[in-house]
Amino acid sequence: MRTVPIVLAGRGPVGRSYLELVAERGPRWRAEYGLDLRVVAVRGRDRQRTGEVEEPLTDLAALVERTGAEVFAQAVPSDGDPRAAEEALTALRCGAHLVTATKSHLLTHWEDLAAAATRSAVRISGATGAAMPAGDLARSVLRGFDVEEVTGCVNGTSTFVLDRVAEGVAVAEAIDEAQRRGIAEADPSADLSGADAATKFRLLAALLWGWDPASTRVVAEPIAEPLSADRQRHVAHARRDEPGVVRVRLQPATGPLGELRGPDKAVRYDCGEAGEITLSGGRSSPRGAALSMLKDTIGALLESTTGFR
Ligand SMILES: NC(=O)C1=CN([C@@H]2O[C@H](COP(=O)(O)OP(=O)(O)OC[C@H]3O[C@@H](n4cnc5c(N)ncnc54)[C@H](OP(=O)(O)O)[C@@H]3O)[C@@H](O)[C@H]2O)C=CC1
Ligand SMILES: N[C@@H](CC=O)C(=O)O
Repeated sequence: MRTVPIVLAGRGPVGRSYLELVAERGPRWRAEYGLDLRVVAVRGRDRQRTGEVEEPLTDLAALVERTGAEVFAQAVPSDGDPRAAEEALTALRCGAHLVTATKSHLLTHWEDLAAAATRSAVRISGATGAAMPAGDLARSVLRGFDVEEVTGCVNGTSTFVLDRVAEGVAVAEAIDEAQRRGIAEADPSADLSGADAATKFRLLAALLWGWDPASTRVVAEPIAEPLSADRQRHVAHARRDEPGVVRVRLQPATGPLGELRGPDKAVRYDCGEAGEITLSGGRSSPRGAALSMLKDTIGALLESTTGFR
């Protein structure tokens, strides 16, 4: 049995779900994977808990060294606070795997994180679509298929809101409902502007084609009133032959994307000669994101790869 010390940053809904899942499913993972996952420290904004001790935050590098942490699991706000990038880089430089649901530092520090991950893996599935493993497909499964285009609905809120609007519900009421169900963010502006979908596609394009998310341009049509009474989808696109551009636009809800129900999501990879490969499901929720982080934790420990891919 391999005991795996983990330092967790963030004790919001996703971080708390990560802790609950380790407690609930730990025995199964010990039996199935020979991994005994132990969260040895949980860090918040100013304070941390190590075992029974609640104390002010200490230096992360020293904490990783003292606890022997093999994984740094990160579920802190995607608000651009530089600490998310600093801590992720510190953990990687200490040789810990980075598993993150936080998106903002992936957009700004992709190249730095890749350079720091010389001994360990960076796993970002939770940031690319909560419980939908679109990042795993992009990272490794489709390698060699030479994906030409990727298209999808990767924001559960927008699909949910657009369907409710087509049923005659006002946009504000549909957003409230999405928030009550834990799909929409507390500030839903990125869900509706297309920024969240574009973020996920910038990350998928980085995994697929090596684009730097920091220099990927976004062209997004927002969900804003007046909206068509017909059912629509907020669809993101990126193409290999249009490097560095991600587009998000409103389209009629037809085909497999039309059948989708928020908070489920779907991504279609056009793999040329290998055909179209579509992944759907994997709903947006804190527990979905935490499950994804745990899948990534187990994957990083069992696969011996380094870096993003
Ligand atoms: N909710 C979802 O369905 C999904 C969320 N995500 C992403 O997961 C991340 C976590 O989301 P969520 O759980 O909702 O939590 P929040 O984004 O609301 O984060 C709250 C927690 O983060 C802590 N915190 C704040 N700043 C820092 C910091 N700089 N370093 C360490 N901890 C900090 C807070 O500490 P304290 O307790 O001390 O205040 C609090 O525990 C976000 O980046 C989100 O975008 C990704 C996919 C899906
Ligand atoms: N608000 C997001 C949650 C996950 O990223 C969504 O609606 O998909």
